[in-house]
Amino acid sequence: MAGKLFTLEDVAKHNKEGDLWIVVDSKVYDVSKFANLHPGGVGVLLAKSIAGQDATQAFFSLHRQEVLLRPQYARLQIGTIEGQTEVIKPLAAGDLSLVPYAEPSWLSPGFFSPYYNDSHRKFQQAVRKFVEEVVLPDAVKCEDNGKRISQDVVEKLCEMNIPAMRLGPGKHLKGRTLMGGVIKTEEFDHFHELILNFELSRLGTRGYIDGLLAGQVIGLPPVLNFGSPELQAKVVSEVLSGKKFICLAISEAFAGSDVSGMQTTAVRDGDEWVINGTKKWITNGTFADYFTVACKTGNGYTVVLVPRSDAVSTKAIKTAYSSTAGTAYVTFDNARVPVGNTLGTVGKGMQVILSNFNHERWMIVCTSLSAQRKIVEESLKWVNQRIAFGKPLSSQAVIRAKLANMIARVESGQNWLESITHQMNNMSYNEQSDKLAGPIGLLKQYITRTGRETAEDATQIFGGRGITASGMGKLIENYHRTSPYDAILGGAEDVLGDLGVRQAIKKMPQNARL
Ligand code: HEM
Repeated sequence: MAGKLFTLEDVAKHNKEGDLWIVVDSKVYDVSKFANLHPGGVGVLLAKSIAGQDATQAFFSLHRQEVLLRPQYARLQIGTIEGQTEVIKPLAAGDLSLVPYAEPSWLSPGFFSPYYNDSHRKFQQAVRKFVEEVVLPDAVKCEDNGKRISQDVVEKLCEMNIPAMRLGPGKHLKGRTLMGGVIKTEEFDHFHELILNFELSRLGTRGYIDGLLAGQVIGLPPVLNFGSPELQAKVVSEVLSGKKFICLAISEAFAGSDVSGMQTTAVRDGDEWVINGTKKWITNGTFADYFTVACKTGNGYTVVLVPRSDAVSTKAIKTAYSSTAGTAYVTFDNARVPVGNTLGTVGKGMQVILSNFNHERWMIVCTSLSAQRKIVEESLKWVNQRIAFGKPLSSQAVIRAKLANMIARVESGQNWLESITHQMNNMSYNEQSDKLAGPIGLLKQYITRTGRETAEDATQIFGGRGITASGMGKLIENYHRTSPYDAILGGAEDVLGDLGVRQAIKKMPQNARL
């Protein structure tokens, strides 16, 4: 039926209730029966400028492209207009956007970068296609219904070894096939990891991004870097194959960014630790099987891996983002764990916690910046298509000034992030802990602050649509509501800025004078 050809004159004859056709981008839709079900009402479809007319302009100023791709609406198409071809085509899964600044410059035609090579390009293409085909439908569903990531998606992620790659380069990748073999294990570096984080967080579903096993990205490295070989052999393979879930349990109602204020204790009893206390804001905690727990032990701190048991209970915390993230309040009530589950040296847990923070903060910078870039793309598209006061929004200088700031923020953040990622590629884990804690803290402060400025600007540009969870501005609404998460999780913005400056002061040469 979609192949039937009509003229605009044919369509014009169907312009009344019960016999109503419209044209959108060369396609003819019979909306006679649908009109009464139309979410925007029947009246708008019967307007003289719409009924039996080419309604392309009106349609795209009120609906996202994806509306016409939904099967229930796609089947309203009865043919096409003779001599016309479709102009507004959705991108195929995996395609790059050609909207300026929608992609980082290394993915923009004609631009160059010192950091990325063919391996990164092949990897980026494979990941984008996988994310759009496999992850996106689950993300949209779970963001809405609040349920945890579907197990079949977890299994597909594990088949591609995505959870393993999100831990960065290292021994845990040995013998694994990455993205179906598109790159070799030994090629994998922090830029591949950056790409993975970027691609996963372009979906506009912030709660789901954390639900997408963020707990593992921050909870498993202490096991990998500080756990005994026996513990690693069991836990790492269970988690990276998607059979078990893990989370990081550090923050408490008593201690957020001020980690040293924590009150959870681990007391030695023979060959066991006995753990008591509570943890708050624990991402993926509602469905985790393992908890990487920071405890007070005497005068110091010790990190212990605690499996779920009757002595461990988790309760969902209601937050501003979707409960698909599995944010939990966790209680340990005399939880007994073998001392073999100690991660690192007893009493030296603060080193484990602090060195782990660098990678967590860098990961948040990647995901936050990618989401910020998506908002720039959405805004550029909107100002181009939205007609207000008789002109496209882009013709207003005040709107262009907002966009100038939005573009400058995302581009400066990207360049700083790539420079730091290059350092990570060339430094050992210990060198990174020593040299990059300050710069990563400052970078995270910058990205999350600029992210919230961009959220604010985009909301003004989208107006009422920017505060509505469905329709044209749905990504803006999600980002505006959830961008404060990036500014808090992994260390609050002000604390991280301060950390960066304190690290700089500590490294001042003794002879430095004006
Ligand atoms: C095949 C044709 C059409 C389909 C399948 C369709 C479908 C929809 C859907 C699903 C919505 C809910 C919002 C969303 O998901 O974006 C909506 C809202 C709306 N539609 Fe349509 N529509 C069609 C044509 C039109 C046309 C030609 C107009 C022209 C005036 C129109 C005016 C509206 C309005 C005013 C809203 C409410 C928008 C809002 O709340 O911001 N629709 N339509």
